Amino acid sequence: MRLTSACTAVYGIVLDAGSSHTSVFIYEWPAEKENNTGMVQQLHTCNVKGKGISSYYANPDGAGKSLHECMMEAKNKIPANRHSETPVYLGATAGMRLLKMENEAASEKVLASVEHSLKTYPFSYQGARIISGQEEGAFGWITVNYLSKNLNKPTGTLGALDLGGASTQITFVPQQEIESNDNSIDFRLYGNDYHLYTHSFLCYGKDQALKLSMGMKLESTRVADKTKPIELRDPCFHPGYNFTKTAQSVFNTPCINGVNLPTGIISHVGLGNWSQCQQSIRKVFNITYCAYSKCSFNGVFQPSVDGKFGAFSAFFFVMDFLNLTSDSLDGTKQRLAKYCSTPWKEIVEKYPQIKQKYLSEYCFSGTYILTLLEDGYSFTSDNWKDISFIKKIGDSDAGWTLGYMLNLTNMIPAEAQDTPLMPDGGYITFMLLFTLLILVLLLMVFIYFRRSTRQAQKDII
Ligand SMILES: Nc1ncnc2c1ncn2[C@@H]1O[C@H](COP(=O)(O)OP(=O)(O)O)[C@@H](O)[C@H]1O
Ligand SMILES: [Ca+2]
Repeated sequence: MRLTSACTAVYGIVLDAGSSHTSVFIYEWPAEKENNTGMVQQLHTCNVKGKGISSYYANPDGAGKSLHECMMEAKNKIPANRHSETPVYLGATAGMRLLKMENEAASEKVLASVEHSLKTYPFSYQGARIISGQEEGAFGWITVNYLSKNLNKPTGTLGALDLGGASTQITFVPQQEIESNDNSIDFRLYGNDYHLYTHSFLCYGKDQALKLSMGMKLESTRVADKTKPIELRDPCFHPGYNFTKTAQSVFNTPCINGVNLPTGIISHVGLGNWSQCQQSIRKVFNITYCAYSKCSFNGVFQPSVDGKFGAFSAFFFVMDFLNLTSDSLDGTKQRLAKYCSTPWKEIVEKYPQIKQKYLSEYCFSGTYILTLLEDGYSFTSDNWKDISFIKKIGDSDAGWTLGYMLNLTNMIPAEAQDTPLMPDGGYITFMLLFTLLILVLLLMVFIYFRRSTRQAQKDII
């Protein structure tokens, strides 16, 4: 929905530099009502062509250049007289976190390149940085609750589940105490205090999780003849799927410490067996230790999930493709099992318009989502219905970018708006009567002084 009133609009631009790709979001809101809830709208999005900025580690200049078309689109969408006041922020997520771990100098060059590029446009450049996993989780939570207009009402809030390619976040208001400081975030918004649980699992986005799980399968394969391609028989890929890949393309990530991993060529063969697939995925979650009263996995504290949740980004893309956004947990498992066992040939024929890389991975991704939510976060068949797989709320995408901008532009005040003590009408009447009283008092003082001066003059005469 465009804002059509005559009042001036204000704009803001946020670039979401994700591990797989970059999106540019343009937001718009009316100038006079900056502080009201639910007022900021997403005006436009642009998907940058090519891969995420971290993929330019060997050619940093390319990262900045890749943004050009979308930034020109932003220039055209935003009225020229507003350009110089429009803030531009770039936030990079897990792809850049991983690059920084692997090669800090390269990650700095990539950030310098996007910074240099963003400064060439007529907007007000406000910085390009890697945001923390905590920020990513917390701002995603703010976005979905701002868009659902939950923030200045006494109603419950919506938990946020974000699945990316390289990391995944869970954020919600828990019923029980948060036992670990790393997982706790406090906000005061519109006069209400929020005590949030949040965690971001680096390497547990769906692309990195696939690498983890393939790596584990290969580690258990003993290779006799090193000259032959290694066969990776994978229950998470469709029967009839058979592609050769280089070990380097699969295992070039700091998420895997490749001690026993092979080099050379891998022959990736699909088996299409859902329950074996789930068994193999379970192995990527370490549930053997927990120093708290409760953990999700890898020793991370997590209170019991509580209330309703919005699951967005790849949670939505995958479940929407699989048509599994409104089934029960049992129904979801059954349909997914059937989908995974469908021959690869049939899948390709049925969806000729979908990129084969995405298409080949939906069985793995769907099973990963289910396992993460049920075994990882402890959702059950009873509260499965509390998860809504969503892309947008109203016209705006669910994701961390809107919350990030609302925070940096101070658009959500900590205290509720200054409201008169009485309702509007009463307040005005009160002010009128008060002014009248002051006037009457002034008049009385004036009359008193005139009388007393006259009396004094008479006395002298
Ligand atoms: N249509 C789609 N179908 C399946 N997966 C998709 C689709 N569009 C985007 N994705 C996936 O969503 C994920 C988005 O992650 P991204 O935001 O780039 O990474 P991160 O948040 O970890 O930095 C990637 O795994 C990408 O492949
Ligand atoms: Ca993301």
